[in-house]
Amino acid sequence: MMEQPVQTETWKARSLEELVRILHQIFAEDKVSVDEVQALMESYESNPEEWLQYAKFDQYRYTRNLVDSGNGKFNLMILCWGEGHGSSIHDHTDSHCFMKILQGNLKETLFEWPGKKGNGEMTKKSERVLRENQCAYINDSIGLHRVENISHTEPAVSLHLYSPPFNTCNTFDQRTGHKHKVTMTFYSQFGERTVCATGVPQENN
Ligand SMILES: N[C@@H](CS(=O)O)C(=O)O
Ligand SMILES: [Fe+2]
Repeated sequence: MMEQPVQTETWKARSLEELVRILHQIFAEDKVSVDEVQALMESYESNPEEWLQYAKFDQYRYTRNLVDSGNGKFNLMILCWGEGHGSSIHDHTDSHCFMKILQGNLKETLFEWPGKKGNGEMTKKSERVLRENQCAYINDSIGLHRVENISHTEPAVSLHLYSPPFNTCNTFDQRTGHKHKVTMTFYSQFGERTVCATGVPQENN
């Protein structure tokens, strides 16, 4: 993937299905432009009818629901955030991460990587609120983040694309900077609830 645009085609995805189709086309090329993927994801106007089948909530924590495995090049998933649900501070395992809001608002707080020893409070870089249809981007060179649905009354739904796909990441303790490797799981795949053998998901403790 390239951080600079190769050729900036301006796509417009008129449905979730079309978005997936164009993503497959883009990722079939050797070089993929971050800007192009971000603009494409932003161009999709969220229509709940198209993604409701993937939006499975849990009472206690945010859920990760696989929508498409991108021919091995990317994972596209829908994350469902109940009121007050949030992730721990984490990295993205050297992958590119696109995050588009489908419903509600999510607060993203960016942190600096802790020093080697990880001793002491982590440094907050910035925070912002992402709103419906916005698409954010992060990778490990930008930093670490925590994502939260701070609303007490509205659930939130987001669409995430990770390339290349990964299933472990590091979470970080905000007070000490200590890191902890966790395995990430899917609550559902292609609309079907996953039978989870490993017990409690670790991604958002
Ligand atoms: N990267 C997180 C979601 S988020 O907080 O950006 C995950 O894939 O579970
Ligand atoms: Fe993340």
